[in-house]
Amino acid sequence: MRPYIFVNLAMSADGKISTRERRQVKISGADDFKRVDEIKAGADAIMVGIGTVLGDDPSLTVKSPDLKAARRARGEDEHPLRVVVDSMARTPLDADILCKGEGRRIVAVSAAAQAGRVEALREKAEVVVVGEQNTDLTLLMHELAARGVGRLMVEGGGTLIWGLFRAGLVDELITYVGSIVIGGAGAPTPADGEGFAREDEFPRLELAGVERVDDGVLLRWVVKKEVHSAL
Ligand SMILES: NC(=O)C1=CN([C@@H]2O[C@H](COP(=O)(O)OP(=O)(O)OC[C@H]3O[C@@H](n4cnc5c(N)ncnc54)[C@H](O)[C@@H]3O)[C@@H](O)[C@H]2O)C=CC1
Ligand SMILES: Nc1nc(O)c(N)c(N[C@@H]2O[C@H](COP(=O)(O)O)[C@@H](O)[C@H]2O)n1
Repeated sequence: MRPYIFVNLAMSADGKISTRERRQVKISGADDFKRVDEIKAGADAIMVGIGTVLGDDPSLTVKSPDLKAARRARGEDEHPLRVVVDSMARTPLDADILCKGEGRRIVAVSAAAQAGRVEALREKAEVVVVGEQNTDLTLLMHELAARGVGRLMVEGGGTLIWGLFRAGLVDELITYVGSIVIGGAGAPTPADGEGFAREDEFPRLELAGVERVDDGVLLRWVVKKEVHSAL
């Protein structure tokens, strides 16, 4: 058992999600940020990697008062369960994701994380130990399902998204392509990590939606489940 996992990200017209210094960039326009808030409010949990926490310090809270009220009316916390994938327990104790807004948090660490750091994090969040050196994403998904997470939204960054694709854990990819060029061979992209080497490893996608939003394009892809052989 695992949640339905959808990735939502914004990239520049040249396929970058932040600058070469991993500095956060506003790629989405007002309408797209509104859309993101809506799908966040409809999720049971929202997840980022530790690189995003250290780089952007996101709160991952629902922003619209109406959407927060609707969640409360459904008997839910104002904000979805917030999850950080953080093998070595590096999440700062004053990170916005731990401190801003009510609701539950999970920090997913590995057995290699320092015990002192794990204990300190337990004051602020539930800590789940999955994996030896790296957080085991498949085990983590089972833990989330066991806690009632049916729909999981993943915001990034590129290393975590790559890890999820490699583990066959992405059901849907929603990409907003904005009208800027960031450039930089080393700037993060939607799926970084080591990358797939062979064509038969590539996840295959079915285009499920194309829409103009702000001055960009919103693309919705559904990940095909069948295994493909090399062309
Ligand atoms: N434009 C957009 O929509 C978004 C952009 N970003 C950007 O992405 C950048 C951060 O991305 P990254 O540095 O790649 O960090 P990341 O947020 O993808 O976190 C990666 C880290 O997760 C940890 N991890 C633990 N287990 C893992 C596993 N099994 N698989 C993969 N990762 C695992 C590792 O410590 C790894 O370094 C920032 O510059 C941020 O601004 C982040 C989110 C959305
Ligand atoms: N959808 C989207 N569009 C952009 O232009 C972005 N820069 C991002 N970044 C993601 O949003 C997070 C910020 O969340 P909070 O506002 O702090 O709740 C950031 O960390 C990225 O994950 N996303």
